[in-house]
Amino acid sequence: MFPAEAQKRIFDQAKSILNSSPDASEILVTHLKEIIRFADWKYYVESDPVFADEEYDRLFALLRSMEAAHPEWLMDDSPTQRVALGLSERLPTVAHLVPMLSLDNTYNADDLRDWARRCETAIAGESITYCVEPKYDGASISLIYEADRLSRAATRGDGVSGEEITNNVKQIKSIPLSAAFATGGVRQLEIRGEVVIHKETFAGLNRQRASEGLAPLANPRNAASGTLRMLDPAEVAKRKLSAVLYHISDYSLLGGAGTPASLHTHYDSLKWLQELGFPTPVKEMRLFTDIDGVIGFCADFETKRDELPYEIDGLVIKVNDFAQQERMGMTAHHPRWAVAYKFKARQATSKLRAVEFQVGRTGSVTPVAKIDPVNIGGATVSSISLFNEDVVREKDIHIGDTVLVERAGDVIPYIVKALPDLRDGTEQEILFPTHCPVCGEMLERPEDEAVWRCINFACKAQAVERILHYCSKDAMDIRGMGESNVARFFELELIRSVPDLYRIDWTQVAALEGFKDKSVSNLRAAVDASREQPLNRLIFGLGIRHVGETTAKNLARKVTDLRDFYSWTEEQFIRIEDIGPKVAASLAHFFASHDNRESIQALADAGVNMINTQSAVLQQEGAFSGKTFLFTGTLSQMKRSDAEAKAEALGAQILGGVSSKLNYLVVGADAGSKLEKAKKLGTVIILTEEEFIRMLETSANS
Ligand SMILES: NC(=O)c1ccc[n+]([C@@H]2O[C@H](COP(=O)([O-])OP(=O)(O)OC[C@H]3O[C@@H](n4cnc5c(N)ncnc54)[C@H](O)[C@@H]3O)[C@@H](O)[C@H]2O)c1
Ligand SMILES: [Zn+2]
Repeated sequence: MFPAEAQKRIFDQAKSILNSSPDASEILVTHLKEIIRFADWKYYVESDPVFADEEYDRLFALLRSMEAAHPEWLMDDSPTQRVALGLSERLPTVAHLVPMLSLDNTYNADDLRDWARRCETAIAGESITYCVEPKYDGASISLIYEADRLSRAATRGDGVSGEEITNNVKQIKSIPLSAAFATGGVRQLEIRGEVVIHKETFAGLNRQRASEGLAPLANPRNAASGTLRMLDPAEVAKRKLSAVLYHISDYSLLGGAGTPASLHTHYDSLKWLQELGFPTPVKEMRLFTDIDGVIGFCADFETKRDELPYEIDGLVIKVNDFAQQERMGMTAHHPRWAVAYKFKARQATSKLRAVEFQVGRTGSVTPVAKIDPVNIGGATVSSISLFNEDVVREKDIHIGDTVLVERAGDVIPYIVKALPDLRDGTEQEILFPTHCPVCGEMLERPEDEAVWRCINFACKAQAVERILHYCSKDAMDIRGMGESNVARFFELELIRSVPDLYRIDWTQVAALEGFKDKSVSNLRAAVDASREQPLNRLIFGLGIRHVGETTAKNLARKVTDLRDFYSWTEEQFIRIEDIGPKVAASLAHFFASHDNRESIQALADAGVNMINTQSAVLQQEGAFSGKTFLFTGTLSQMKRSDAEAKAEALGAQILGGVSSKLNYLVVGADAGSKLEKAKKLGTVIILTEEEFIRMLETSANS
């Protein structure tokens, strides 16, 4: 219907209108009508929107305001004069009993007050009760029940006629195929509602599509409307649709029956439907007699939006009384007795300008999309992670593409899809670097992984990220060691590695611009305090691949001293709860590395706690059972023989010399060759006297 060149031209025109404030003119009206027809076609017929809703709404509002100011430009073929362009040729068309309209939109408290004022004027003298319910973000349907049976289901279509989808709707388990309307005196009725796909189902659907190499669906709404219009009901059944019914639009009574009490107000009519077995919004609905109550409820509900299992894009406020609704009537586009309060937009389109590659703590190289800044839901988005090469390939994203960006609640923004129809041929493939963009090392991609990695441990990008991770709140919690300070200290070579944190030359820091005495002493105190952090935080802070906070806690419980892990095998690690082969391999690899052992020893030398102070191990009767000790040098707080006795009392065996059998070497002042030999061996845990005393104390306390 719209050839590729036309699509691109119309889209660019729309963007330029959105980015300027054009003067009213008849030619602009013509352009807007074409843009909206095109958008409607992509949205309703193709289920593949090219604009963000907020953009569409702005274009639509602009057209409406121009037609209002210049009635001579208003033609009856204008999209403002009907609901939508929603009919495909594949399905039979049926006429609705009552037109199925859209809703007028409001975006803030003022809009809502204006609408309430119009309601009050329309039914002057009477008080109004407002009913508020969720605005389900799905596809609208009309259901007709005759003699208690579902006889016909249709899409909204163009509002006057819809597509007949009875067999598809019968696949939706929550819609009753029959209901006892006759007991209420009703012979025939038409119910309106929304078909939705729950968020989890939707996510599953897109995972499935990705595995089949298909493009992801943009959102649950388009997925729902596309599914309803599939030609094979068996396929529909697989998509697990849900429904909510929110309006009785028409009914006729059995001979002799009077209008039942439940059909005087919107709220009561839905309660009746609920009792008859229909899914309705009754549980979420609230009644208000003043618009301020409505406004407060709307603001509150928006914050809870993400707690629902399905998507809503706002709330709908309806005049509760059916007689009042009747008196207010409707326009060609929407009823006057209802209005939508739309939540802040979560999607926007933008242009992908470039892709940068960022190197993380573990050397993983992440593509990051740089887009023209767009405002989504109150925040400006200009940088978006593309995760990895596979995601880029799956979504077929190119530099220069127009992309649909989503930012929902606390979720980090992501690119839903590219819009390939809008390409003009200048787009370029995203090329993945073969070498680390920071240190130049050749990148590697392990077979079973989706990411490329720089395996150069000395890579600057990784070093900075490792230090940041070590200092982070959930690790060693060194306040003040954030991104800017760490990057700055790194540049100045004040810190090049994690152990350097404990060797910072503070006089040099104090001389730096922007550092006051107070900030230096705070920072220094934070670094000093981190020495006492419990072992699980240290383990997490080391940034071992695949080791998160929980795994770190499980690990910390298993040893007396961090360095006990030097002798552990993969098999031993696997025996710990929640640790699988992948994590075990990573752990064994980490602790076997000479570089890592050196770093750990440097931390221990700097006085960082290596001891498990909450140990189940230490709580056993002989906390040192099975462990071998050797003391060397001069101890300052106890005699060597006392120290040996204390260790033995806890089950330790004292060895005569340094060998591979030795677990702990406790080092006093002026230690000599034993210390050298132990260091060379690399398997011996070297303890200071203080550390040894701490070990004794924790085992005595338990
Ligand atoms: N992105 C695009 O290119 C594009 C194109 C066309 C339309 N749109 C979007 O669609 C909107 C217009 O579509 P629309 O006509 O479906 O209007 P709408 O989505 O703004 O609101 C009307 C619809 O809300 C639904 N609804 C959900 N819960 C309801 C409830 N409790 N009570 C009553 N109705 C309820 C009904 O299906 C009703 O038809 C636009 O405002 C725009 O956001 C976007
Ligand atoms: Zn690198």
